[in-house]
Amino acid sequence: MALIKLENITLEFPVQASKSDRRQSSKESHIGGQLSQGQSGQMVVRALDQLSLTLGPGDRLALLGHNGAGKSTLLRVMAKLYPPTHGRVTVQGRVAPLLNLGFGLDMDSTGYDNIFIRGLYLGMSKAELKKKADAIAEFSELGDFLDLPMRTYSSGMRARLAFAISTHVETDILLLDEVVATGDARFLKKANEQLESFARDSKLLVLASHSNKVLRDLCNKAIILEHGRIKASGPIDEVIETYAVSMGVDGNDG
Ligand SMILES: Nc1ncnc2c1ncn2[C@@H]1O[C@H](COP(=O)(O)OP(=O)(O)OP(=O)(O)O)[C@@H](O)[C@H]1O
Repeated sequence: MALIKLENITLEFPVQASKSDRRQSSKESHIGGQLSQGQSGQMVVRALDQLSLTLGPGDRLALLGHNGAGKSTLLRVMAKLYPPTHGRVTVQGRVAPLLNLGFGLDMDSTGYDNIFIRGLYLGMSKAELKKKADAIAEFSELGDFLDLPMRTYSSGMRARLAFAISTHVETDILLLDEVVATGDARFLKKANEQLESFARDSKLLVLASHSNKVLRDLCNKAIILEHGRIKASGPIDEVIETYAVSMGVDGNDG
């Protein structure tokens, strides 16, 4: 079972903002959510604005949109990391969020121990992890580094391990935030293949990326977010084209 249902979701972040004459209204600005004064008088950024969406098995959704449009926030709402200010979130099925690569990893433990720490956090059983630990270790290609504490890793090495763990979990829903773009070229190719095989298993995937190629390879539908609202939705190629036209760029690039 894989289902994500968002009903009329609004999410506001309270922020400290000093008064400024330089400030453009967020409607005029091309980046960010909507900056306004909330009911209590405090400034808020409305990152998601009355957004509704239903996804089921086989849906592989690309999130497109300008910087600060709300893509990462939307993924975090789906992962139930952020409770919405208003609206209802229903998620059925096991979820593997690959949003913040450090999340759920213990920097003082070894890479190998972290396979278990993060695996358990993602809902795998100890027995399942024992069976998969070698495959995860091999996929990461970290070799002897797996016996060293993670704080000694480079960011690309951390990304490899986090990616390897999250994509080996038996999960129904995979939520990805641009992370595929970390790592060297060879790992990227391998990571994409792994994601493609995950997507082929007809699971539910939601992916935010600024790379049209990655989105085309992995997704079958897309939405464009603009200041926290859904501006367009439909089949992936169509929406990428619409987005490219609205941004004044070539949709076949990157
Ligand atoms: N923790 C936070 N506190 C305050 N505001 C936040 C926070 N996280 C996000 N925002 C605001 O919410 C809006 C949406 O941000 P979000 O990170 O979801 O955008 P995005 O579409 O993922 O952007 P990008 O493509 O630049 O990564 C932005 O205006 C941002 O400033």
